[in-house]
Amino acid sequence: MKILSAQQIRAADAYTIEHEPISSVLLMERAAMECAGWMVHTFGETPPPYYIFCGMGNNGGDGLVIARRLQEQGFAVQAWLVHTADTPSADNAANQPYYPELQHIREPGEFPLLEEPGIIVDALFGTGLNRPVEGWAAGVIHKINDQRHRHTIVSIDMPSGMMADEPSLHFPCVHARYTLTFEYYKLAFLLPENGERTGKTELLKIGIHPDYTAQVQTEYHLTDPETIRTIYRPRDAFSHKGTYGHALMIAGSYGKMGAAVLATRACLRAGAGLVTAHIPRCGYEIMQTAVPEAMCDTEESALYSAHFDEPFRLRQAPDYAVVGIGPGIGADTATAKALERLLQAFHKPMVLDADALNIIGKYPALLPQIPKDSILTPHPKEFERLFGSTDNHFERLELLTRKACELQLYILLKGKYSAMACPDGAVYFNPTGNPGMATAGAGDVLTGILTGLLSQGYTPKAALLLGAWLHGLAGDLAADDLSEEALVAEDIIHYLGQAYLNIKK
Ligand SMILES: NC(=O)C1=CN([C@@H]2O[C@H](COP(=O)(O)OP(=O)(O)OC[C@H]3O[C@@H](n4cnc5c(N)ncnc54)[C@H](O)[C@@H]3O)[C@@H](O)[C@H]2O)[C@@H](O)CC1
Ligand SMILES: [K+]
Repeated sequence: MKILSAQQIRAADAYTIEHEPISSVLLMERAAMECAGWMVHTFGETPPPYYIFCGMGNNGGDGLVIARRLQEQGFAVQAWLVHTADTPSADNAANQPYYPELQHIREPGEFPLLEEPGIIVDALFGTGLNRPVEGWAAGVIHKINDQRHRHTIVSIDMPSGMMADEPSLHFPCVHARYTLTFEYYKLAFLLPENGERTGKTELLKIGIHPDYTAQVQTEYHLTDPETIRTIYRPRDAFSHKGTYGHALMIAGSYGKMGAAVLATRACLRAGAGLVTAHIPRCGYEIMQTAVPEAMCDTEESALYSAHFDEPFRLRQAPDYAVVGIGPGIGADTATAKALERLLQAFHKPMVLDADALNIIGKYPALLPQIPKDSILTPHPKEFERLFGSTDNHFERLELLTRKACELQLYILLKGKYSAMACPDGAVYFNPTGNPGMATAGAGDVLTGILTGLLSQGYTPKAALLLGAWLHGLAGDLAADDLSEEALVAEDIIHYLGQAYLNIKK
């Protein structure tokens, strides 16, 4: 699903008006009708009163139509026009006569007392916002926010005060419980700095012309079920385990064998044909007992945390279809040297996570040695250690994209919507997953899944998109049965099968 800029959204509206064709006032009617329908469906036939605050632009116009539509259905509605400009937009003005009970706010002192707990509809500003809201209009936003513990705030298209595709963290902005957004997700909603202000996002289709969406170019996408279904490849009936590759999982150290077990198990569950776990000797019994399907390749190291004292074994690495490295390996000098040797010996795309990334953060000269098209999966702190810090999440997204292009790597930055930057500059956001997955070992499972998918011959881009989706979906299915709180990393592996079945539906 494409994510468009505010400017592209305006062009999409204009294209629809011209080519459907439909008048702009009717397009507004359609958008507002979807909102009113969502509210009736969500808040029921006997809801608390609706308090609707409308600005002077088309977002305010939506608010006016919502007010009329809800009132026509017999709901208790009060609506105010907040005079943020001298003149209203044409479609805003056209709708005012159809809602004669409209009240007016021309200064903050006129903000009403909303006695009965109700639903505040925020239709002050939408995608037309082009600077911070200032003066008394900002005061209105603060007054709305002051009410947020007594009333449910629903923002129309965007929380008023937020910019669709630029940083606005320090701008006055409505803190919505729900944001009903039209046709496309806005980039701002997908970045953590705006999460708290956006609330739960609901995407409402308003009938934007499909030809516009098909031809418009954007680097930002949200992965959706249709994309995932086109990536997923069913197994060939005549295949054998060799068809699905032999993966090498380099993971674990004394005290951190759990990371190795989780990554190895997830790699097998994702569908790798064969998996060898490269682990320190101290973990041998643990691995053989916990994951009998995996083979083990151990190091006779005196230093149990070190991985590669014997360059001999590393020479075998090129025989593997893919290498996953990082979970729980530690970042001592011997391990860092071993990683360097691995990068010299293995030239196919690999998966690097956790301590492998921490080592590279310490020795940045290793960065250009990572095989082209490999997948890196840093969490925000690891990302910062690798590439430095930024002032806001838009800048961080730019840095992520630049690094993926410069280094010709796929980089997944973990978060609610993990951002996956590709070497061609495209960025995909993954929508599956839940806060229950903020638990020890969830990242090790992701490393295992991605390694398992690469092993089966998925391209790095396909493995990345499908792997992130499956990981989040398995977590969602697990949380549905077990609760977010009780979810542990092992559950994600356990529900991976159901996640696959869900894709095939
Ligand atoms: N164009 C269309 O056909 C449709 C537009 N729709 C609605 O229209 C919205 C966009 O409407 P507009 O482009 O009229 O813009 P808005 O209603 O978002 O904002 C109104 C106007 O406020 C001014 N403004 C910008 N920043 C300001 C600030 N900080 N302080 C004070 N004034 C400021 C701008 O001149 C802007 O045009 C969308 O978010 C959506 O809600 C929907 O009705 C669907 C159809
Ligand atoms: K709004």
